[in-house]
Amino acid sequence: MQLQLQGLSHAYGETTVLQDINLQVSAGKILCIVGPSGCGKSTLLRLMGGLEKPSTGIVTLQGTPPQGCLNPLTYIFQDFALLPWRNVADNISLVLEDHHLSRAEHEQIINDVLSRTRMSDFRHALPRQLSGGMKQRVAIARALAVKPAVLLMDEPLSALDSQTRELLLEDLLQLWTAEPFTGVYVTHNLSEAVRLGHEIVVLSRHPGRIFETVSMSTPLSERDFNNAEMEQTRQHLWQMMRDEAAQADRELV
Ligand SMILES: Nc1ncnc2c1ncn2[C@@H]1O[C@H](COP(=O)(O)OP(=O)(O)OP(=O)(O)O)[C@@H](O)[C@H]1O
Repeated sequence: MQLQLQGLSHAYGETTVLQDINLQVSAGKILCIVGPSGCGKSTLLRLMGGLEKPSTGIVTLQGTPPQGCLNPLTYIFQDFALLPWRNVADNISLVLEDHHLSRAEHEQIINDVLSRTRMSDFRHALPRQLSGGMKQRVAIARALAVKPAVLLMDEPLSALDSQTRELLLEDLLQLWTAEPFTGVYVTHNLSEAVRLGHEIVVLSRHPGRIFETVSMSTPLSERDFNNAEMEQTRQHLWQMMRDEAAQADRELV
């Protein structure tokens, strides 16, 4: 399915946070959103997911949901959002409970997503027994369990150390390559954006507007450290963002 945003603006009280956002998230592609702190990236993702209603403009989801889709729009958050008293399998189970699945269907989905995220050996572990990277794998497994039409990811790796982040990035690339999904990925990290994005939207700030949308042609499976397009795009993105990032850095919270 694809997500279309037309003439989207959003204000909190008197403050306009996003203005005149028009964009399309194409089916089976990942769109990354980058921009300086406070430019409205998370707000834009919440508007896409229907967690907030835009002040003006519309968000539409077009096309046919994937077979077995239980929830068209699903989030992965930075803080994992796992229930500490439920084990890994039961945390995933949570999103299946209202869907009247048979016991066998339920088990099949849990086994499938645990295997795809390499968490099968930890199905009975509690979140406190898991590393940050493993917790985020559970959150990814839980998101995949509902076969979403669009996966909305809000800085999902930013709470992790750099090695774990790299491993999880590889996992996301592998998951997409095995079964392409439509995704929106918000990040501060330009290296992550050029690894994962088919398109990268750069937002400016006060209010957040689309500064530029950059398309990348290298297939995700070929995005390795020596890729020239990745490095050129990362530098181009940084040139666009550096003045606004510097200004954001000088402002009082
Ligand atoms: N519920 C809210 N009520 C009022 N203001 C808000 C609310 N949520 C966000 N804002 C403000 O809207 C602006 C955009 O916030 P948002 O979190 O979307 O930006 P961001 O680009 O995701 O920031 P960061 O990169 O720091 O995570 C900020 O100035 C923020 O303080």
